[in-house]
Amino acid sequence: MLKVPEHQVAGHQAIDGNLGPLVDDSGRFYKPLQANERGTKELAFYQSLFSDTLVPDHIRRFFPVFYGSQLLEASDGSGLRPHLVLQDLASNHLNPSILDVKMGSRTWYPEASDDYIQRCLEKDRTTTSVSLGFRISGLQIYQSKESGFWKSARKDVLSFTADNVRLVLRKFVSSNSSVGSNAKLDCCFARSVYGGPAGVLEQLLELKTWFEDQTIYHFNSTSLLILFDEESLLKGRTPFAEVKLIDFAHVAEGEGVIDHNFLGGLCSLIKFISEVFSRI
Ligand SMILES: O=P(O)(O)O[C@@H]1[C@@H](OP(=O)(O)O)[C@H](OP(=O)(O)O)[C@H](O)[C@H](OP(=O)(O)O)[C@H]1OP(=O)(O)O
Ligand SMILES: Nc1ncnc2c1ncn2[C@@H]1O[C@H](COP(=O)(O)OP(=O)(O)O)[C@@H](O)[C@H]1O
Repeated sequence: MLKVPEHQVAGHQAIDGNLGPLVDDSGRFYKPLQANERGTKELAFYQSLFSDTLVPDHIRRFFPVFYGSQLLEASDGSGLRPHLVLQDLASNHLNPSILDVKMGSRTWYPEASDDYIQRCLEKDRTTTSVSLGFRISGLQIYQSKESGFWKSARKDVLSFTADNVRLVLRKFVSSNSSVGSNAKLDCCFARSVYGGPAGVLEQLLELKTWFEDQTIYHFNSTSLLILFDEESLLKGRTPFAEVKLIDFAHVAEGEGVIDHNFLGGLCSLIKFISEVFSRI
């Protein structure tokens, strides 16, 4: 049975009669093809990614597995609509903490309409996109059985400053974030979740090496989804921490030029995460 995802942290949501993604119990995530060519562009991207032999296998694992497309009843009641069938990235994790980080200091691209560019420019300027090269688009942080998840309203997330971002990156890996605003965050999961051979930093550095060279795609407005769950971490289950790329409605051809917009944001994010260690 299809249902609204429990762990969606940003984007269009399938609630209140709106069009949004659905999940099933077998670990699949169904994202409706969006209007205005966005949906067809995203479908074309997944088809190219999984057929392009120039994309190394160790890089393909940074993307949700793509199972094709399928006609399904849309969540807004508008009838049958094609959906991308993707791996549900949250399904491997119990109570996952998740960050959606929209990459790049620029989320618009030259072929977009003037109106779209203006809206993006405004959001890029008023969030940390321009100053940091990325912005947090959505998040949930698991606190405890009693307190559940810490989530921030969309408007609050969009008003995060650089200091808020620093705090969120510390909170994300702390076990005492629900204790009270004055308690010093313990960052007790930082070494295993951010550091370590299978940690987030190692994965980001591997992606960075590819981005320093790849000129196939420009990932405009794409997000990095960073997930981990405490139980997998404590029980030594893998993967306990994952870094994935999502949202490809505005990907453009690289035409032989590196994606310096994404790459700059990635370097900046790596620096911000590395700095968590210097404050432990
Ligand atoms: O219109 P909004 O304000 O909901 O903007 C959407 C963005 O929300 P945000 O304001 O950044 O939290 C939204 O961002 P998130 O996915 O929520 O990070 C998308 O960028 C969406 O564009 P598209 O569907 O990917 O083409 C954006 O939709 P469009 O403005 O491109 O229609
Ligand atoms: N494959 C996936 N598995 C699990 N969750 C996903 C997946 N793709 C997206 N999500 C969730 O949905 C949110 C929005 O996804 P996104 O592709 O950016 O949609 P939109 O195009 O509506 O912005 C993400 O922040 C994440 O929480």
